[in-house]
Amino acid sequence: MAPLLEIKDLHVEYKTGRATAKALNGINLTIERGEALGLVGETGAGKTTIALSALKLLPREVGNITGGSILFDGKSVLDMNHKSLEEMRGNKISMIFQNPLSSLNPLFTVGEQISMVIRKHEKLSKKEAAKRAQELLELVGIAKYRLDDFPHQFSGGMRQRVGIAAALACNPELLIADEPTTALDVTIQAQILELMKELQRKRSSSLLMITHNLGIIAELCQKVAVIYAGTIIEYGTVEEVFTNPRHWYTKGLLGAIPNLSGPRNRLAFIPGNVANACLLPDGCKFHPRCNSCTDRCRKEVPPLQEYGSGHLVACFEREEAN
Ligand SMILES: Nc1ncnc2c1ncn2[C@@H]1O[C@H](COP(=O)(O)OP(=O)(O)OP(=O)(O)O)[C@@H](O)[C@H]1O
Repeated sequence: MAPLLEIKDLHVEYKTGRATAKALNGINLTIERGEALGLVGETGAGKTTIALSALKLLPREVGNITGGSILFDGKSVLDMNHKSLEEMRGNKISMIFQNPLSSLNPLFTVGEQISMVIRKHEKLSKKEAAKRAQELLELVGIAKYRLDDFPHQFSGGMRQRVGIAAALACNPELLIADEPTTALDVTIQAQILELMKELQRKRSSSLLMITHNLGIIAELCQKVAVIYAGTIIEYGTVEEVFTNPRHWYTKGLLGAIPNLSGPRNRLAFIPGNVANACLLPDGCKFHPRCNSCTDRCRKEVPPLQEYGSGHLVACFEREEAN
């Protein structure tokens, strides 16, 4: 059976004024049915651009797919007409955003909003949809009497729960969560993550979890893809990549997590600045920040290659070590 989402050699550019940001530079990514994939990388690495491309929702005129393909359930997203795209968005793929206020309409009660999503994709009466909305709110831990409240009457964590209920309204096959807990307090973050974990267990839908936070990926995902300057530089099972990172960037990300047990050593950090998508270097995009960079790294782009048990790494040093 074809993977649920298959992205091949995807290139995306944003054109603003005279500058062109090369946001994605040959992304290859696969999500299998029922699989949770974490996508991690620094700010500006291209995580949101991957999600928007999969939904064909890049900002018009500014964002352009300049190469590659995206297959959802074996069908080319880039060739879909308006009707098929509408059917895919919401019915098959749902997205949870960082700030739920931006996706909730302040003029409608949360019950009305969730019912509207349900009725857009399923032929149900208003009463039946309201009942389903009530069930969904209960599923995410919100009492049914709050169905008639407006978004501003909820706290940040509760709004994110409403956002999750709306995203689940049509039983999506793929849920994309873009930094869903970044705007929340840590205690609320933990509750939302626990909720997402439970939902994944119960519903067995696929998940693309976009985050800066490696802890979230360790909690929720089976696979992880590390992205740097619009390229996947390491990919594999969470267990393998986290215990045996092979790319210097992944090692840097993992080394930057404070360890509360043992002696308090200085945190490792990745030298230099995040790559500028308008001024990307030749060769390996990470080479200006890499302590092991060679002449070859400055000239050639290392391909993503497998080093056993589905662990992929894009680094010449790995290639030479094997
Ligand atoms: N609408 C836009 N116009 C111009 N450039 C953009 C636009 N959206 C994104 N970019 C650029 O594309 C690159 C990738 O951005 P993207 O938002 O996908 O990164 P990200 O990894 O999701 O970052 P963050 O973690 O900060 O959300 C960045 O260099 C960003 O500045």
